Amino acid sequence: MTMDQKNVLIEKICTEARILPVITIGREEQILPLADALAAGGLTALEITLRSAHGLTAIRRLRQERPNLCVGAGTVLDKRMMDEVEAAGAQFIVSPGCTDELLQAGVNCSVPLLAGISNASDIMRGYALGYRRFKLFPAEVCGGVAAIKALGGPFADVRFCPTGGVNASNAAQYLSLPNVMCVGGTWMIDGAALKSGDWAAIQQATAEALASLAKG
Ligand SMILES: O=C(O)C(=O)C[C@H](O)[C@H](O)COP(=O)(O)O
Repeated sequence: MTMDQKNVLIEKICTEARILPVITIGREEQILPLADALAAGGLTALEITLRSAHGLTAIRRLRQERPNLCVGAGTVLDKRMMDEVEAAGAQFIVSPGCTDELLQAGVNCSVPLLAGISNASDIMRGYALGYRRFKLFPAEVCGGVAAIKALGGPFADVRFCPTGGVNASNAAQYLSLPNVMCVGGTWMIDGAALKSGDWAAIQQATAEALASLAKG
């Protein structure tokens, strides 16, 4: 896949999803019910982080057992992790930041890398390699909506997935920007509901998150 094709594909995944939930699996038995609750709430793509030891297992199992979901990998920090998630079947890869090693590995990878950036210089290093879609992280700390508006000046053909500090009160504002393709975050996955396995609550919070965007 060329970089142009990868830019188109990650754009499609993100615009269809509108919200990219960032998921860290604490126990293997959470994998399927959590994914099912998010999907029932209306989400189409999931970012499974490698923050826990269950990340790779979750990617493998969801690819096999939930083929209708688009399964991505998150917290991919280097080429070794990229190789692992690619082998596990990840359909896209997300990183919190970028290194030259990771950006180059993303060019050679068979699936798109949504590379994390936090400033214009990061964008320029990715841009030179053909990247046009990025995750802004941590979005609220990096200047939030104002930063994305400002970056739209020099980088008119770049679009973003802001993540980090996005929640019910600011998601619609981000999504109203023309250079935002989706927002990422964890706010619809309440920690207590996750711990107690209250999947209905997570489904409802997800549906509400999407409905509030429709209104905004
Ligand atoms: O693990 C990674 O690779 C990350 O980039 C971090 C996540 O994107 C944020 O933890 C989501 O942030 P919140 O929605 O504010 O909880």
